[in-house]
Formats: sequence, structure tokens, C-alpha cells
Amino acid sequence: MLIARRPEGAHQGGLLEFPGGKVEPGETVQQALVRELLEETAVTVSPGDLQPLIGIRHDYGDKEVFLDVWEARVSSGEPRGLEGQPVFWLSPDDLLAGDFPAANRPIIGAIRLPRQLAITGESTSLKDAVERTVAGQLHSRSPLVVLRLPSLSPQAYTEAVAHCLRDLPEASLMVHDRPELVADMPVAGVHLSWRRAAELAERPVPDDRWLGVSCHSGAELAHAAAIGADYATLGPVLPTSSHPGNPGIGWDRFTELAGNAVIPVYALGGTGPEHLERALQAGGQGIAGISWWWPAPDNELEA
Ligand SMILES: Nc1nc2c([nH]c(=O)n2[C@H]2C[C@H](O)[C@@H](COP(=O)(O)OP(=O)(O)OP(=O)(O)O)O2)c(=O)[nH]1
Repeated sequence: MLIARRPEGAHQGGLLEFPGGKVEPGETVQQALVRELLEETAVTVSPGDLQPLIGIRHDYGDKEVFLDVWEARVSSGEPRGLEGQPVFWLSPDDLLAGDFPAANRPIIGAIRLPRQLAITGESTSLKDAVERTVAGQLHSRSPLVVLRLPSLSPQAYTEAVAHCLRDLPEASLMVHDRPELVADMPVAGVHLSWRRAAELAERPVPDDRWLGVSCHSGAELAHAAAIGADYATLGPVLPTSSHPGNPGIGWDRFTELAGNAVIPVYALGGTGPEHLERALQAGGQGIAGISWWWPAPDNELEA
């Protein structure tokens, strides 16, 4: 990721930034970004290459900003600080240790989080759940899997986590509703049901793990952000077989709520990879769900 350091005298001066600047009258956001990158860092990006990442409103007290963040590849030019500022590349994980302004935290989250969040579906037993989780991840290559197994006892659930950790790629397993497991197990983080998140007043896991919350309204998204969540899921967006009769909030409402949220928001409920572009256009982080990756039970294995 191309990073610059803001000049000392500027607002949030001396801190790191994603290159960019203010939109001028008569410009689109995309034109402004292409112009600012060229003026400040000597690189060219093509407007057709820009992908929306996240929009963040932030009140610094002395100034309120709306950061409209887009992702692009440098199409030509060697980056240089044309205003005398240091300009350099950092890997997504190295962004974590960078001294960025406060509004940048969710932007860094959006860069490091995947576009697809896989959630486990129905399962008949511990063994079945583990086998299907591992097989499904292997097949779909989902970078982040939420192990949601409400039918298992707490002890059986802990066992299932330990089994999955042995066979899944590092930092790909999210536990569901059990933040205490984060202390002893190398899981990627914890995903909370809304019921569990509603009981909390602060972040229950350290900053180096992900915290996600299942949300269904603007008020729930605001609470998720207030307890320090890194992301939320929002839905159901579309009708689902698990909630017959519920038409879902639809893409317009999703767009409105994700636009007002200050954390990355995944579209959940009836959504699959075929809705990814739609979710990104709507200002979402991507899609979350079960049906597109959760394997059918393996009857031969059962027998
Ligand atoms: N470009 C950029 N600005 C950021 C980031 N994070 C963040 O809080 N900001 C804030 C700082 C500023 O208040 C605002 C961007 O303003 P800017 O860079 O166009 O303008 P500026 O205040 O430095 O100077 P000026 O245009 O008023 O002369 O957004 C970031 O990652 N990149």
C-alpha cells in the first residue's frame, strides 16, 4: 500500500496517510483522487480501475471529515513525494503499527479483512462439523471462517475449535460468542451474536484479533462500533430459506446503513459471491454467509 507522511503544519500533521485530498468544485470523487495522486506522488491510476473500499465519517473535534476511500493499482509512474513528503510502501499487516490518524483504523481493517466471510451451517455432530468446516475451507479457500455451532455444548465446541485449528490455515478461524477462548487458542478472533454483543460495554478481545458483530439495524451497528468491533455483518439483506416470510432489508437500506456505519459491513442473508459486486457498490466490505461454501453432508463418511 502506498503511504505518505502528512506535513507537520497540516491537520493531523506528522502522521501517516493514504495519499489523497479534497474534492474540488466540479470534480467527481474519482477525478479528484486521480488528480491528487498525480500531484502529490507522481503516480497515475486509471479512473476505471478504482474500487470503492469504505466511507468513514469522523469528528476530530477541531474538524469533521468524510474519508471516501478507494482502492487502485498504480498504472504508471514511480512514487515520489512531490510536496517534499516521505512516500513509501507498506504491506497490509505493517499498516497496523503505523502512526495514522484515528479515522484510519477502520480503513486499515477494511484493507486487511477479506471480501468474503464464511459462516458454518447446520451440523449433526462435532465430527461432522469439523470435517465439513475443513473440507469447505479447503474447497472455497475462504480466508476467514466463523465457526458457529449452536447445537454443540460449550465443551464440545471448544474441542471442535481445537480440531479445526489443526487443519485450517493459520489465522483463518473465528470463534462464535466465546471471547474467552481467544486467550488460549490461536484463533483469528471472535464473532458475536447481537444478543451477546448487546451485553458488552467494551471490546472483549485484544487488538491483534478480529472482533465481529451480527447486526440488523443502524442502532446495532453503532453499538458494535462503540464496543470496538472491527467489522459487522448486516442483514438479512435478501430473503433466505432459514427465515421464510422475511423479505430482508434490501440493497437500498443496506447501502444507507453501511454508509452511516463507521466500521466495515458485510452483507449477510441470501447473499453469495454472485452479489459481491453489488455489496461493494453499496459501500459494503463484501458478503457473508453459509450456503455458497458450506458442503453438503458426506453420507459416505457418515456410513
Ligand atoms: N489524505 C488523507 N487525509 C486523511 C487521512 N486520514 C485522515 O484523517 N485524513 C484527514 C486529514 C485532513 O483533515 C483531511 C484531508 O485533507 P487534505 O489532505 O486534502 O488537506 P489538508 O488539510 O492537508 O490541507 P488543505 O487541502 O486544507 O490545504 O482528511 C488519510 O489517510 N489520507
